[in-house]
Amino acid sequence: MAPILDIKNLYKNYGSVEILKDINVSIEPGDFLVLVGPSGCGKSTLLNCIAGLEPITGGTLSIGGKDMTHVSPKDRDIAMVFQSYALYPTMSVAKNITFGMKVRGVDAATQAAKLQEVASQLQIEPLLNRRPGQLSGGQRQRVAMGRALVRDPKLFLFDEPLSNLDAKLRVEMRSEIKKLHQNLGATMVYVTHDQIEAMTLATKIVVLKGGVVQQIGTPAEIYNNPANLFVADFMGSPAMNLIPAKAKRNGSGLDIEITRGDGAPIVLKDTHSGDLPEDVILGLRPEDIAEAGFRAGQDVQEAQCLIDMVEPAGADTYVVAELGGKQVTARLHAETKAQPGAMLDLAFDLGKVSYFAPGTGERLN
Ligand SMILES: Nc1ncnc2c1ncn2[C@@H]1O[C@H](COP(=O)(O)OP(=O)(O)OP(=O)(O)O)[C@@H](O)[C@H]1O
Repeated sequence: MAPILDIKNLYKNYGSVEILKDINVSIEPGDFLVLVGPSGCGKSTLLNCIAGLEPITGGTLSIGGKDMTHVSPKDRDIAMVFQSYALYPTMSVAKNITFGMKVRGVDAATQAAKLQEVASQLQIEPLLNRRPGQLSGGQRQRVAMGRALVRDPKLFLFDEPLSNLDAKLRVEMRSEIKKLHQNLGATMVYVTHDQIEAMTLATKIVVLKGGVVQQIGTPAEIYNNPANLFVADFMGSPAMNLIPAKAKRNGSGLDIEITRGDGAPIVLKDTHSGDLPEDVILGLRPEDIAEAGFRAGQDVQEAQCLIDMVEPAGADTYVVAELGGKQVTARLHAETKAQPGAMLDLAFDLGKVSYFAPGTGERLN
């Protein structure tokens, strides 16, 4: 299948400043691509380049198999939903949604039918005669989406569409967007700085930092096999534990030595990893460290740790222990008897381990 969006060697400069560097991304019909990264990493700029709102400095960009590198936004067969909603304040909701169709000369009956279909999909039928000023933030967001949906474009582009909503509404609208994507089978590109939004919505994630792609993959690939320390730290909450350790060959396996908070060494046996340099950063997610006895498997290794902090969080309890000079978080069951200041046997699942090079931050396994 031809990619719907194909970006090759894209560069974007503002004056002499390189904002995007050698971006290569392609997506298939029905994909939900999320561009995620910290503030200023260039994700909105990349979306604007896809939309044609910003010219690109180098490389090519095609949509639906056609080269769009120098094509104006209105001819790219895209629809964009902005963070600011960009609704016309003096027009009713219905007019806001149908305006684009009217400009394109779509006949009145088709306009009415499309309006009806989209209003029902988004459950905004009772609001059609109101003006944007008479709507809540979430309702305005729906109208902005309605305006994009009636276009039936090759590509939907979303620029942080939920960032003006309160936390509860964000979660609700997030699942609505997911449902919409599933029902429509549409292809979407979505910008967010919120890694949870990225994980929940995406079929494919691009993690950006400083205008450079750090990793492209499915949410599971990015979560389970982060390509470097930046991705490991940025994706996931609480973040992956990143523990300085020494890896030493011991027969067919590796001894992974970590210094405990009280200075005593603990040694975890890794039976499956290949050769590693001696100095490594060991990455384990909080859910891959359990209370001893609550995690089984051939790669599970237990070690006694001094617990510094216990944080009940309803369904789980997080405990924090100092390992390798870092505050390491483990996600335990809610009934744990862990006490701050007391020792506790923790079970480390080395089947889930990531190793990174301390210097470059690149993944080693
Ligand atoms: N018109 C412009 N002229 C010069 N520099 C710009 C311009 N627009 C954006 N930039 C710079 O480009 C970089 C990327 O900006 P961009 O808005 O794409 O980041 P972002 O990842 O979307 O961040 P945020 O999440 O804060 O919106 C920033 O350093 C920004 O200052």
